Amino acid sequence: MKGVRVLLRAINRSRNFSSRTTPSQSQSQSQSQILLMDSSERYCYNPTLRWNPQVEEYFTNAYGAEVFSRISKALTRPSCYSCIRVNTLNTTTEAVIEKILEIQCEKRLQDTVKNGPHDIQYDYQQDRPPKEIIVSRKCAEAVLRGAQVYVPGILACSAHVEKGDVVAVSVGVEQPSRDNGWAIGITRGIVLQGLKTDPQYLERDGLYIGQGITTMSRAGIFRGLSGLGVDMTDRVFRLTSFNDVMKGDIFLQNLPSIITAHVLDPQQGERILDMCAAPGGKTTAIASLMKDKGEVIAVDRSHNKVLEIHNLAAELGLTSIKAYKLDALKAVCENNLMTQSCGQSQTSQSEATEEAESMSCDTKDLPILEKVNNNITKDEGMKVGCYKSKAEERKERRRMKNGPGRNQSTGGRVDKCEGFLPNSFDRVLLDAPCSALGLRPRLFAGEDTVESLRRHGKYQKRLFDQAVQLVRAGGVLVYSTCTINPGENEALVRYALDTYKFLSLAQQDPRIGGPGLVGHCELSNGYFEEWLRAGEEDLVQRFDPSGPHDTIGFFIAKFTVGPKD
Ligand SMILES: C[S@@+](CC[C@H](N)C(=O)[O-])C[C@H]1O[C@@H](n2cnc3c(N)ncnc32)[C@H](O)[C@@H]1O
Repeated sequence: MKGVRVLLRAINRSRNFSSRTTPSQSQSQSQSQILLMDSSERYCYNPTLRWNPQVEEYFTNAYGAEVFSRISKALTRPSCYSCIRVNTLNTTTEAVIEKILEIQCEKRLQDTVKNGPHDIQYDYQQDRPPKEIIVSRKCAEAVLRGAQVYVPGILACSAHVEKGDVVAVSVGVEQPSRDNGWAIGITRGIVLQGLKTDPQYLERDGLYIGQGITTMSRAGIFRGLSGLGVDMTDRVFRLTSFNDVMKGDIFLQNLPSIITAHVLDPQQGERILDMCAAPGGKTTAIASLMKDKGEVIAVDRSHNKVLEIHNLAAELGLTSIKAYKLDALKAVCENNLMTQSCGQSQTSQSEATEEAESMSCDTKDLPILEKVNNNITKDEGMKVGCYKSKAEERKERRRMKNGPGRNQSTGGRVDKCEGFLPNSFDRVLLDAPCSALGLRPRLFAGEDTVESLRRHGKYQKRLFDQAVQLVRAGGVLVYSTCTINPGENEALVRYALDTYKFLSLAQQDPRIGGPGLVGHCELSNGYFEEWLRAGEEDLVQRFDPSGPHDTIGFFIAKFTVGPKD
């Protein structure tokens, strides 16, 4: 009986291949059927997400083996739908729905609900596999989200590939190596030999992500450094592309991110801080909910990312957003006798290059030329106390005389900010940098170790310590991450409630996610981490990637701030 089912499955799957066998080839057919069965298994998208063993143990402990295995599987796939936030300041939801239906009709996209994984008609002929390319993991993750294959992402390719060839596209994912680490085992440019002779052939099991047409020959691919390499014609996940569609009217955003802005519940006229804001998805959602009336201050430590916030706010026509470059670890500007205040200066694109990726951009040593009375009202916030260093004044004069420098557009400047006075915001959002272990699709997770996960937790606590000082009593603080790691979620909430007695968890609206994790984790090496206590679990939202809403993994906690004394 079992054998019959296997055969049926093999026959059904074999329909997905353009096999040229005929009934008269009965002897060879039965052999190729067996071969097809093996091959079809291989071509079906079914990756296994690999984790660092200790991280796997920690998560299995937290979720139970079955749930964790479901989460792991879900992480390897993109969500089955695209979520769109409508810019209701520009248009209406009805108008957007009408336009989307039109686009679907034009593109004949009937299949938007079940978007994969689809079986693909790879150009397979009997025992001869199709011409192939292998792409890098990052490239594959982008392709699964709808991107094309660009030359730098191509790792390997069959021999004799010419421009215009149909190729099966698979991904090179790290495999366990002999030294207990991970290795891809593919050197860029190697020739794929195909079945049997290719040492990596079996490793591609379940890792085919679609089919496309090469835009250049094999030689061109490995000589070049940029450009489109393969134009994808069929993919295991067929997501509707909204590239340049209804620009300014819609914004593609994950459902939990949209919910985070609603949970913050910003009111018109309020002063809101988004502490780790780039590229500005939640900042702009907040400003829209406030009907663009009030003050939304968005900060990020990276110059280039602050520019992204500017661009997004401009695209959506939002004027209540002010974006600044600031290391949020130094977001609180102490209120001590005229020496400190909240001020602005500017950074240019060239300065930013070296600063962009540093963990900490120190602003405390900027020379203060103009000291101001620190008797600042909340509303005045950062408007007073602007000062510039002599060097900055010199640069400014030069710029006015010469215009923007080489490679420097007029839009390349961002304001720096030196922090904010305590209690100067009605609401603060800390959408913390995190391990991002909720983002999908993900094809490898082995690079995160328990130590690196703990480092994220420590960093988040330091950011939280700043955030909590900036919200006024009676205000609201929302903390969110896009990770499934309880050490960055429930453990942070525990820390917050135990450290700051004036904080309480608040009900969230809307509520779509599930409850948080109650209990603690104790590892054999003595590591101990406490999560939520009974009664707290329904006051946070935890989005499970394998849950019914098919979202990314995400976490939201909302705190109300009581009297601080
Ligand atoms: C999760 S992303 C924020 C996403 C954003 N909230 C959105 O919805 O579009 C985290 C951001 O934190 C920023 N970041 C990391 N450390 C920071 C720090 N010390 N100060 C300010 N921003 C920081 C990173 O540059 C990154 O843009």
